[in-house]
Amino acid sequence: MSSATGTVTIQQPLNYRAGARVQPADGGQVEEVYEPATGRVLCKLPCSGEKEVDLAVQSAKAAFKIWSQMSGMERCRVMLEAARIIREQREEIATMETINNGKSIFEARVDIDISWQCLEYYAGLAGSLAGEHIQLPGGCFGYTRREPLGVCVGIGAWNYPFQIACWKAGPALACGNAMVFKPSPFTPVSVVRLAEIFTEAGVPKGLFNVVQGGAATGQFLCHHPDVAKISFTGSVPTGMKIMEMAAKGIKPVTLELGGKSPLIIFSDCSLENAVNGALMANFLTQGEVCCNGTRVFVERKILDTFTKEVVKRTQKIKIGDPLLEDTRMGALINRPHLNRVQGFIKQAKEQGAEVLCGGDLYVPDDPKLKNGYYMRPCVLGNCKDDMTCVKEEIFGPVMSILPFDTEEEVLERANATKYGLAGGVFTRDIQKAHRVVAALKAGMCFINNYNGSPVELPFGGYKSSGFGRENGRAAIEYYSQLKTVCVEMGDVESVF
Ligand SMILES: NC(=O)c1ccc[n+]([C@@H]2O[C@H](COP(=O)([O-])OP(=O)(O)OC[C@H]3O[C@@H](n4cnc5c(N)ncnc54)[C@H](O)[C@@H]3O)[C@@H](O)[C@H]2O)c1
Ligand SMILES: C[N+](C)(C)CCCC=O
Repeated sequence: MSSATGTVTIQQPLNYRAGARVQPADGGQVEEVYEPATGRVLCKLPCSGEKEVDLAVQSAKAAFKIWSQMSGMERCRVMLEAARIIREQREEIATMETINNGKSIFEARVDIDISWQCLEYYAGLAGSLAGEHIQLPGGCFGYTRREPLGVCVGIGAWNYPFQIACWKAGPALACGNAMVFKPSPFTPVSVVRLAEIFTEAGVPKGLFNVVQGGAATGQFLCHHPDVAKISFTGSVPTGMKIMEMAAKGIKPVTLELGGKSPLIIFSDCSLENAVNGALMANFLTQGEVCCNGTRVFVERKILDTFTKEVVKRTQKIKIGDPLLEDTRMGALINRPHLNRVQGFIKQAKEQGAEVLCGGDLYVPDDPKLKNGYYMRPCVLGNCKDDMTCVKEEIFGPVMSILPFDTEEEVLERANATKYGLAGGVFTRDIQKAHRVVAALKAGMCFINNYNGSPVELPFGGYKSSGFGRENGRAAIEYYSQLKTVCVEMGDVESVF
């Protein structure tokens, strides 16, 4: 694949089943896949139908029989090899991700690093997954076995296509499961590469399969009777549908959903760190990040200084061709989403917010980028808690600044949302920092930084942002089940 923006077309099939790329066995609907940087069509994507979904699930079932019988150490070695291949092919995978998603190559490389680190981390855990031995009266005892679930379905969003697949496949495979993964139809390209890498690394053919498509394909997966678990990353409305479908089959679910997270900046912070933190909390991946701290609460004493500095730094963000080394903001995922983000900014103005910078469309000088989906990152001032831009997840580069006066007040306002994915605080007062994060009703909290994601730390939401956890030891709970064995060492005393 040539790697310059505007030159790539994808020819190979994007489904993956039984260890090979395949065209779907059925379907019908075809989606156009775009290169956000140029607006060009990268490929036409045939969406998989019920038959293809079944073939992928059967392929996973067959591989599960082999993989689940291997020892943790054997699985560890294969997963480490997959991590090594990803590391080796980091540049090629990051380039694909940039071309299909629109994020800067600088960021895509970080995503790929987080991806192989995730596989390494769970490879490390695979060998030590174990139950307990429990002594009982009379020499009897019991023990628990941590067993895999079976065929797990992963359904992903378009903002971190490769990374989301690794965050699900890592713990799933380490526990001995097989997986059928469906990426977003907007970003179908890179996950198939992950499937190939698993095969190259030595997993049984069919252990990790990819089916492509949108809602209909996802529904076939969720309803499939041989699917044991669904792990979903996406919006709250789709998450609700997934949970309903899972309920019908009594299938456990992990839901990684949206957010509208608070970032609280106290006047005793390091201003430079707080400004850097606010930029990291809002503008990675063109603001299309679930855990972004888009409600930036600033203690009134430093509101003007903070706002001036944030605006100055936001205006300097280099927008443009995402494959260029110095680009820090690429293109949004597609035209409808760009229009939606623009709509939020228009509504914010109508409701009284002040656009302090950006928010308008950006047309790069390079003619090949003129149909790309670019906008200038936006900072909104004069925001109020009841404005739509402060209440709803925009999923674009839009920061809302909100002044506050007291800790008690800001905590109440920060928690007054249906979401609970993340939150952050900047202060030099260590007691205040811990007090504040303890009071935040959010699953992922940051003190004096924002949006780092070491794979060792569990990640997931409270309230409508979902449940279950990815990353860290915690994820093992969500991809395994506990069997208890009760052992009698004496005779059976019957009461009958
Ligand atoms: N919490 C997290 O870890 C996390 C990470 C990334 C994105 N997100 C959230 O994802 C959203 C953006 O992603 P999106 O626009 O792709 O979300 P989405 O809900 O529209 O789609 C997510 C996935 O679900 C599939 N899908 C849609 N309808 C379905 C149905 N009825 N049955 C089965 N599958 C279906 C889509 O094809 C896609 O693969 C944002 O809300 C963002 O916050 C959350
Ligand atoms: C890697 N980040 C920046 C923490 C994003 C995690 C996935 C959320 O959309």
